[in-house]
Amino acid sequence: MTKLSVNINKIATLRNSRGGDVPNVVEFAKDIQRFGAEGVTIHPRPDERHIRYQDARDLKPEVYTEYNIEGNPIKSFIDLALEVKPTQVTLVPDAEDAITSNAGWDTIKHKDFLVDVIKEFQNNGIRTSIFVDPVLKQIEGAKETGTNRIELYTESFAHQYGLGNKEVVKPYSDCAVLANNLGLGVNAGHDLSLDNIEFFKQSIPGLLEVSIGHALIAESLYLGVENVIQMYLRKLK
Ligand SMILES: CC(=O)[C@@H](O)[C@H](O)COP(=O)(O)O
Ligand SMILES: NCC(=O)COP(=O)(O)O
Repeated sequence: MTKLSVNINKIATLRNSRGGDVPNVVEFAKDIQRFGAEGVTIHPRPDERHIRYQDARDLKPEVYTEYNIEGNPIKSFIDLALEVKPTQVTLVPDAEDAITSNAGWDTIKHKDFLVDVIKEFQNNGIRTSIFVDPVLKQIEGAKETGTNRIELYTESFAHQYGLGNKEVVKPYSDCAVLANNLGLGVNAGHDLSLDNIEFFKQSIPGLLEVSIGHALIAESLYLGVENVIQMYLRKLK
């Protein structure tokens, strides 16, 4: 069984665009859990352009499913995660100016750093996952860091699958097999969508969790817009 964790960054983006509190991210998190989401993911960035550090605190009492906080483990992020104590922290090596996450960790080069950070989270009862490209030696490196899980970075899968290239899933399934054998849990995320999720899930043994945001929110707009227009029309009669 693969858990669906919904990334609500885009809800905060929409809220921030008007400076008020619509839509309210905490209410949205409560609703998606009521609708069946099995986790809530946020990815606060240092510039707080979508999720703010205060959102992470405000969400804590309302997330009764899995609470996953993603981010680059700079000091302010580590302090926040240790304060909020989510179920899981996913470490992502984001550059400050990146529009979105665009690479996994070099788990070999950054081994010592990752070992220390991971130990600190685990000592505080927080499960860890590290964002990695689908490269076997990076999975072996991940094992050496002591992390509980990896998150496979699925951007290239999503892009190539969209072009009709199903073979692109092979490195992901090979990495999942290796991770399973090494005792690492396997998560995945980035650009997963209604178009590609079924094939991806079927191809990846032991897929524990997917975190999905951008496409899921866009799909929700498309699939909900007809209903909302009809509701406006009824009120305007
Ligand atoms: C880690 C990852 O894959 C990202 O998808 C991320 O969590 C989304 O971040 P943005 O919403 O800032 O693009
Ligand atoms: N970890 C990936 C995530 O949370 C969502 O990524 P995306 O669906 O917004 O690309």
